[in-house]
Amino acid sequence: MDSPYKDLDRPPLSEAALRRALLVPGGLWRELDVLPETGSTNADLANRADEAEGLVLIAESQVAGRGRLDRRWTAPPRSGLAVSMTLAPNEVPVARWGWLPLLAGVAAASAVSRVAGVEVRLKWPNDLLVGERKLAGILAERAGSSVVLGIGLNVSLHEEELPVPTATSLLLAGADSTDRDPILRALLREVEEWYTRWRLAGGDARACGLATAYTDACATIGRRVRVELPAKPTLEGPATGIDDEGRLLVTGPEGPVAVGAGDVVHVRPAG
Ligand SMILES: Nc1ncnc2c1ncn2[C@@H]1O[C@H](COP(=O)(O)OP(=O)(O)OP(=O)(O)O)[C@@H](O)[C@H]1O
Ligand SMILES: O=C(O)CCCC[C@@H]1SC[C@@H]2NC(=O)N[C@@H]21
Repeated sequence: MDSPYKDLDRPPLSEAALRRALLVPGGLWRELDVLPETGSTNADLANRADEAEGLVLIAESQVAGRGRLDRRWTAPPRSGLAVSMTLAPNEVPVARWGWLPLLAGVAAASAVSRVAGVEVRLKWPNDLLVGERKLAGILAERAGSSVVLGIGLNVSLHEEELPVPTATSLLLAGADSTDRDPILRALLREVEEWYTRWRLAGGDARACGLATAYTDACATIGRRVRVELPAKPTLEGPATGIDDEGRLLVTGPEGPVAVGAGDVVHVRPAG
């Protein structure tokens, strides 16, 4: 093996076992593939957005993984989870689809806490944090009549492998286990559960309990934040909650402002 990390023999995901566990009759997920390498699982599924929902694509390695606003997402092969899925909640008003990345955050936080024993906080709109460091990121992209929901989670990265010093991994956070199969199973089950509840409620996050679950896990709400917006003055003030469309409510000098995930360049704690 040519890997510079010879002591880090990372086992592959078990595609067959994941399929057996997750592709169940009547369930949301209907196809699941694990690729040894691809550019970006979100980009791959965007090309299949007109198929029925419930596709899951996982990559052991991404060479052009992307984050919000075309930022890069990088991680050594098999060191984490890079998973995308297609969802098409057609009877939910599109304005409410802004809750989908937040739903994924709640699902991922719950899976990580249950399976790996690591407590995480959510940073609106798309990060899972351990302390102030980023454990995972979520990217929701519209494609045709679907949303491609992508999650990147750092599992067994060592300090010297972190792509940025502000990142962390389950290993570094002292996880009970860094076995990726059970984490992925729990994650996809939690997404399915929350998605089904939210959808049955017509996308009303308050009615289905999603808004409460999100608020409970969110480190942004209740803090003073500085929100950088493209081509607009930076907004600073207390973040007071999330609106019906999944936007962050920030009380600025001129009153409350709702900011959408697609609009913000950075959200930082303000002094
Ligand atoms: N595996 C990884 N783990 C953690 N962070 C990563 C990883 N790969 C890339 N990144 C970083 O994540 C960032 C993308 O996430 P995002 O768009 O949320 O930006 P951010 O810098 O976290 O936002 P903010 O400035 O609001 O905190 C990129 O800037 C990139 O440097
Ligand atoms: O933090 C972010 O800005 C979001 C990062 C999202 C990364 C995941 S990895 C699986 C999926 N495929 C991608 O190219 N991006 C997402």
